[in-house]
Amino acid sequence: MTATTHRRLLTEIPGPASKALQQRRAATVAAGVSSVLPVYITAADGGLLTDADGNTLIDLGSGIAVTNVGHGVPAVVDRVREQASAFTHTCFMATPYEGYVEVCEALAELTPGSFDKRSALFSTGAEAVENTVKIARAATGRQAVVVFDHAYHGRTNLTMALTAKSMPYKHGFGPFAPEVYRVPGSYPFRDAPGLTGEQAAAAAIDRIEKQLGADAVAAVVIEPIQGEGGFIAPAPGFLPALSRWCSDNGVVFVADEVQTGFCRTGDWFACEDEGVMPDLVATAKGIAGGLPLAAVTGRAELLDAVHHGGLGGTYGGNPLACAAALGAIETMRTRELATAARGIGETVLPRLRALAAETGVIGDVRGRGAMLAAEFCTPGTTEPDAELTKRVAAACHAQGVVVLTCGTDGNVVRLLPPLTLPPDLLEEGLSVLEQAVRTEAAR
Ligand SMILES: Cc1ncc(COP(=O)(O)O)c(CNCCCC(=O)O)c1O
Repeated sequence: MTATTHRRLLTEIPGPASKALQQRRAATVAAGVSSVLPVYITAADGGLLTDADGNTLIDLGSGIAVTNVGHGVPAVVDRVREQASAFTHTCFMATPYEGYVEVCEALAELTPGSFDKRSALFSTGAEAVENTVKIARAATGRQAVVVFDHAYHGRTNLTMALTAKSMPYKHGFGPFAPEVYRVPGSYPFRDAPGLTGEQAAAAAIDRIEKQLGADAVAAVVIEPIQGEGGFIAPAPGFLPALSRWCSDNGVVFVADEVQTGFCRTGDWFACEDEGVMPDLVATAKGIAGGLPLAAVTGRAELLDAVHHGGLGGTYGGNPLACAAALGAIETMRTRELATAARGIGETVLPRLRALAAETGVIGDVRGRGAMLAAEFCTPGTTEPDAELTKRVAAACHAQGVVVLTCGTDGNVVRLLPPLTLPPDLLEEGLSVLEQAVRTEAAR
C-alpha cells in the first residue's frame, strides 16, 4: 500500500486503532520494551509512515538511523522478495551462499582504508561491537578496552559495560564485563572553552597511559559522532590524534559506525571526515534498509588472527539481510545519498541555528549531514532542560512528525531523516518542529 505524498491527520495521534493495539500490547509485551510513539504502523513509503488509523506521519527518525534509503525502496524490496522465494536461511556456518561474500566485498571497497580487509557478518550492532573486542583481544593478546564518556554501544553484557548511561540501558543488570575503562572524550559544547581536539585527545591518552599503560590496551572503541549520548561530534583533531596514538602503541582503533555509517553524516562513513582509517569498523543500522544486518570490517591481519570457528552466530549475514544490503548499497550509490545527506544538513542546520537565536532555549546546534541535533538548555546556560525536550518531541508527535530524543541528560532532539526524504516533507517536518519549540518555549 503506498502512503500519500504528504502528512495526513485523520484522528488525534494516537488514534483509536493504535489505542486498541496499545491495550493488547499491555497484556502481552514486556513492559521493559519501550516505544517513543504508541502508534502502530501499517505501511511505509519514502519518508512517510501510515498508522492503523490511516494517519500519515513524517519520519524524521528512520527507525533510529536505519532506513537511510527510505521505506519501500524497490532495489531493497525486490531483492528481498527474490531471495525469500529462493531461500531464507541456510546458516553461513553450515552451507554458505554468495550474498554474504558480496556484502563483504562491498564493505571492503566502501569502508575507509585501502589495506587488505576482511569482514564478518552478524545481525545487530551490539553483536558487531562485541566482536570487535573479541578480535582485538585475539589479535593483540591484551585485554583492556577503552571507551568514552557519553558512549553507547549496545545492550548486551559487554556492550552495556562499554555504554556510559545507566538508566535505562544498564540499571539493575550488572555485574558487567571486566577490563573496560572509561575516559573523557571531546564534547565541544561542554568542554572548557577553546579546548582543541588535540588537547582533548592528549587528556584522554594521558589518563589511559597513567591508569592502564598502553601495553595493556587491546582496543579503543569510539563512535565518530556519539549517537545515543547526544549526537556529540568531537572537536576537529580529536579522532586523528587518538588514531595515531593507537597505531603508535599497537592498540586497535575501533570505530563504532553503527549509527553514523552508510552516508548518514555526508560521507559513506563518518571517519572519512578527518581521514581516519579505523583498524576495525562496526556497522549495522543503515547497512540493509531495515533488515537486521551488522558487520565487523577491518585489517585482514586482525580478523584473521582469530582461530578458525571463533567468529559466527546462527543468523549472522542472513541471506535476506544480505540481499537487502546489496539493494540499499546500490541505492546509496545511484542516488548519491552521501551528497543528499550533506544537502539535508545545509538546509536544516541554519534553520536550527536561527531557532536557537530566536528562542534562546537551544544551547547547541550540531551534527553533520543528516545526523543533526539541538541540545535544549536553560537560556544562557549549559544547564540541560530535559522537560522542555520531552514537550517539544511530544508536540511534534501530536502533529504527526516522528522525532527522537537522546543525550546523557535527555535534553537533545535529534533529526535522522531518510536521506531520500523529499524537500517538501523535510520542510513540513522542520516547520512543525520550529513551531513546537516556539510554543513550548513560551509556556
Ligand atoms: C553507535 C551504536 N553502537 C551500537 C548500537 C547497538 O546496535 P543494536 O543493533 O541496537 O544492537 C547502537 C544502537 N543505537 C540505538 C539503540 C536503541 C535502543 O536499544 O535503545 C548504536 O547507536
